[in-house]
Amino acid sequence: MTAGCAVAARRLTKHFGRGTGLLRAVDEVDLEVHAGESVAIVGASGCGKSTLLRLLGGLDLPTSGEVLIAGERVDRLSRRDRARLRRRAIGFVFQEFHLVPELTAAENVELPVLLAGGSAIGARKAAIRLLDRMGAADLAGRRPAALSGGERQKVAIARALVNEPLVVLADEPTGSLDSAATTEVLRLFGDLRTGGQTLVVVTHEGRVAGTSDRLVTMRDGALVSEARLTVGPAGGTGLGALAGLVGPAGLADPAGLAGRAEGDGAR
Ligand SMILES: Nc1ncnc2c1ncn2[C@@H]1O[C@H](COP(=O)(O)OP(=O)(O)OP(=O)(O)O)[C@@H](O)[C@H]1O
Repeated sequence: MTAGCAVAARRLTKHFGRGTGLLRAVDEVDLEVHAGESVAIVGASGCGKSTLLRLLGGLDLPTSGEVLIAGERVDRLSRRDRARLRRRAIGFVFQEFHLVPELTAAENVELPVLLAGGSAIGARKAAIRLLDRMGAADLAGRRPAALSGGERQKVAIARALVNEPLVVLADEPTGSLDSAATTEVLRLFGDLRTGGQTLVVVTHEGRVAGTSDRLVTMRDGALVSEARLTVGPAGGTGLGALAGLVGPAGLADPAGLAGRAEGDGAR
């Protein structure tokens, strides 16, 4: 693992099923993400993006291969130590949000702070500040059942960011958001990187992919191409205008997109 690397995967593999039903959901993936870097993972539905993200976050164990977070071998940790590492270093935005239904939006966001040993007052302040930044302060007292999909997603993102984790792993974080909320989330993600935090985001949205530092494309469990995106003057890449390029089937034209960036070529 290279110095300054926040997340690394080495020959990372996850199989489901066996025999003739064997599925190589993640197949010998090598990936290094540096501290302060953002990487977008794109690809067709079912190509293994969420499975890869779950492996990187220690939520699932690989069939073989290695995962390192801040130099620590996640795949070798006990379940309890993986949970501890996740609490300390990782913020996860799930596609299905996974909010605690009995808790209000603010309480959901406070949870990681409290689990990490923070004070109730500090947790409340941090939660309200983040919800406020996302234009969602008015949701604070509502339970998930009383929130729309987009509102739940905002709460889930705030919960992932509240502890200022070393690494944020986000699975389709803007899938339920309107354009204004997406802009705010992209701004928050931009702030993360300025603060040296690392972001790995699975997305179908060209606008989200286009504001990352690096774009990797998956196909059938493997990383098949990679492009480093040039950072523009406003901190974006200028590729935001390509929103829509990444459709449900993955990148419509990875070569074209790489052509607008500094393509590293296929591996
Ligand atoms: N727990 C599981 N048991 C069996 N198969 C699984 C499991 N989780 C995922 N898979 C399969 O692994 C493959 C990759 O799934 P994954 O959810 O990682 O894809 P994805 O690229 O994230 O898809 P999408 O873009 O639709 O979210 C799929 O064929 C899926 O059906």
